[in-house]
Amino acid sequence: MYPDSHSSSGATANWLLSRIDTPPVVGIVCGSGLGGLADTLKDPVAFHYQDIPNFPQSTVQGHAGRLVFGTLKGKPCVCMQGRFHLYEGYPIQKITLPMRIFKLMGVETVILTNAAGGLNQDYKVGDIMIVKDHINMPGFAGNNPLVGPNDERFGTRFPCMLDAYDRKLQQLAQDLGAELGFSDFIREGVYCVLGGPSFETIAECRMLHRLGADAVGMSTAHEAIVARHCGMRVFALSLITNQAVMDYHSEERPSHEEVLETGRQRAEQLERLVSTMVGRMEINNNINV
Ligand SMILES: O=P(O)(O)O[C@@H]1C[C@H](O)[C@@H](CO)O1
Ligand code: HPA
Repeated sequence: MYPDSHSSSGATANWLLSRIDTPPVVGIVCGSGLGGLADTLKDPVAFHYQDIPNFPQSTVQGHAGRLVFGTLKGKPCVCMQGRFHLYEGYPIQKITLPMRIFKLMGVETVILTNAAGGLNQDYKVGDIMIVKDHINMPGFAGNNPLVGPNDERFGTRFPCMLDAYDRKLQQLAQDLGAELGFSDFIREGVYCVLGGPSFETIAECRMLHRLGADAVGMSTAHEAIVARHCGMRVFALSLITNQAVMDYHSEERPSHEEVLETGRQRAEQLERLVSTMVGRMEINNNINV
């Protein structure tokens, strides 16, 4: 029932490593409409997901389905231009397999980006939220990517998630956001993942808000759990692409088109923030601050 993740991710990591010159130390995942980040890599070497052994395929508009290697501010990086979601029908272990492939290729730090609906009433469309914590709703029902036999080669059976999102990297993002003049639209908050693909009802948005979530989406937390399980450092950003609707009189309707359009409008700043951060990270898990 559970495929041997170590052998499939190991085979894929080796396949990729034999085709690139420098192993990556930073792994980046591009959220919906944020794939332009991958185009900022220098000296890119790209693989289509369909050509990579054991890799799932991207099925969502705004997720190109390419794995791009290259350098960002001189650091060797790998960038997923397109991620996988529960609602695409993949088992949760398959969705997160790329995290283990990252680990086996030598990645130390993972940067996850996503598009999300804003639950916090102070948030505006276009805000960039530094993820300080998550609420893993599918996990409450037993849909956690670590369900199944634990492979000790990756990590412990019961990993701690109290420091899922690296606090030093959160501070670095705040500092660099201020340096870049982005303070007006940089926020910090809690991301809640749901299974999707339907957007939330008004009652659901109200409930999530009361539970302490600032933004709601359909990804990221699963990847963060698997990345932390195998000891990688995690940093995540949510682009608030739409307001979660909490009022029965509201005429607003979320749509994937709106999500992609907000991505287009804010992509340049988000890319600058990520590339500046990568430039300021040490590859041995220290930060130049
Ligand atoms: O991959 P992310 O989490 O950025 O994608 C979000 C959630 C859905 O896949 C989609 C909804 O518009 O965007
Ligand atoms: O409002 C949303 N809900 C869930 N996922 C999302 N991804 C972008 N916007 C949203």
